[in-house]
Amino acid sequence: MARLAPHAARNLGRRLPELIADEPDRFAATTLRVGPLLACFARQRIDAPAAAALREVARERGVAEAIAALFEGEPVNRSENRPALHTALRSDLASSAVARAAHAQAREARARMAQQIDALRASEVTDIVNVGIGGSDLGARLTLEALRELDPGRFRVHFLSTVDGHAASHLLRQLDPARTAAVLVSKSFSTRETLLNAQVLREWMGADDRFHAVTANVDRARSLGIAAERILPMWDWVGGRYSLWSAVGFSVAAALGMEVFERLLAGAAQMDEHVRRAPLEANLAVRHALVAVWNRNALGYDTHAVLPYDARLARLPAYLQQLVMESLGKSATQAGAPVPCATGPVIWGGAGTDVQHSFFQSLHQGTDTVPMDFIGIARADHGSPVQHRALLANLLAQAEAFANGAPGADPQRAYPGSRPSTMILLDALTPESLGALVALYEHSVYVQATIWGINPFDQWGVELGKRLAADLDTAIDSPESAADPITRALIEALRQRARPG
Ligand SMILES: O=P(O)(O)OC[C@H]1O[C@H](O)[C@H](O)[C@@H](O)[C@@H]1O
Repeated sequence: MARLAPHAARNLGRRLPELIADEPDRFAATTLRVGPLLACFARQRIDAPAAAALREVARERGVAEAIAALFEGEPVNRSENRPALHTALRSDLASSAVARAAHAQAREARARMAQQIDALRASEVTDIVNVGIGGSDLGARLTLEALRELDPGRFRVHFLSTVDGHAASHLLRQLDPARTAAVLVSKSFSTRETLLNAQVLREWMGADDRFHAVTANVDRARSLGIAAERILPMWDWVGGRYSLWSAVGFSVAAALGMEVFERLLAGAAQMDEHVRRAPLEANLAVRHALVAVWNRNALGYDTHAVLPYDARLARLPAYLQQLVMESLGKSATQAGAPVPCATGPVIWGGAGTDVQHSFFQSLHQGTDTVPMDFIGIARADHGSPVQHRALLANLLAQAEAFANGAPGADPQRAYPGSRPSTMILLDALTPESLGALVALYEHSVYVQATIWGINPFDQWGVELGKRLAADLDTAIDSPESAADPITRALIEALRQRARPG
């Protein structure tokens, strides 16, 4: 990354509007379109020589070869010695036997999922509860919220993720046990939150025959009494946070129909095809990733805001928090050495225009620069053109204000500008464009990980907390068994305060 330093100094030494003015065809040179999605990087603080240097980094780090290895099912998840074949869930682009077998398994699982959904439709079930957390929750939630205009209303879908009993009791108060089905989604089938919530639902429903499961641990699901014909597979070659495209999308397919689900997959497949075939310089995922690497390593920005200007995408920042931060929150390389530079940034954000009235002040005038991804939708799905025009005007105004700033004699009223952003525009929010957008981020994460030499498909960092929670579950009733003195004292404090009156 050291070679980026002179480029960074040059770009930081200039205001963003000057940089843009210097390159008359900057919009065309920095904008790429893939199917229903257009991304414009003109407002990043990267001049043409810096962009060329970044492409050189990508070449040296073997990005093109790594993309081929991903699609062909090579064991790119080295700490677990597995491939990461989420692309095989939606695309048939690979020629290796392992990728083709994965694709065939995915198709077969979708056919079984369609049958189970048909049976549910023919039943008296009105409500479906998706029980799962992390990758077994966020993707389906995001998709159902994003595509809610397409929901014919046959089922109400609910999500139960946290182990907090308030969530379960609040939800169950609204439901009829005789008309509710549960889909237990857990790749491992050992996630405590999901198993406890499943138990709560089981006791409340009093029957097993409306329990479905999606898991890679079929034996465990069977041992908990779920019938084999209602268990859909996951595989160790799909990471939880990359699994929306599998039967983990059960509740999406149930609510919106298989046809919509297939369209979501087709949108992702279109992005796959582009990423697999486009040369580095015209590859949207590579460009998105190189901008992220530039902002993180060359310019030193340590957070990144995701700002969808569409209420239906309000959950996108939360979805990307898991995708990006679980994948890129690593400080050791795949070879076990310390990573010599900063890796994934903190991802945060929220939907416009609400965010303009909360944290945008800090983005405009705060001491930290936060690079941003704005996401706008050209065509709305409501009947109020006035509102949509106002929404788009706000989106454009904010991106312009961040880039150009405005001078002021009074420093308190001056806008520094030069705050970088990428503008991603979808033609409309459709299953295809959503699929393409999510796949773009997946591939960008993979390319970033390749450049940093880290594994984006494991998450060892979350294990320690899980182990400790299991131990402390007992210690809460017998504090003397807690090894850590502060934890012991906190348990005492909790016990004292938990006494009624
Ligand atoms: O699907 P499960 O095995 O229940 O896992 C659910 C979640 O558990 C952990 O927290 C992992 O960090 C996540 O990546 C995963 O998505």
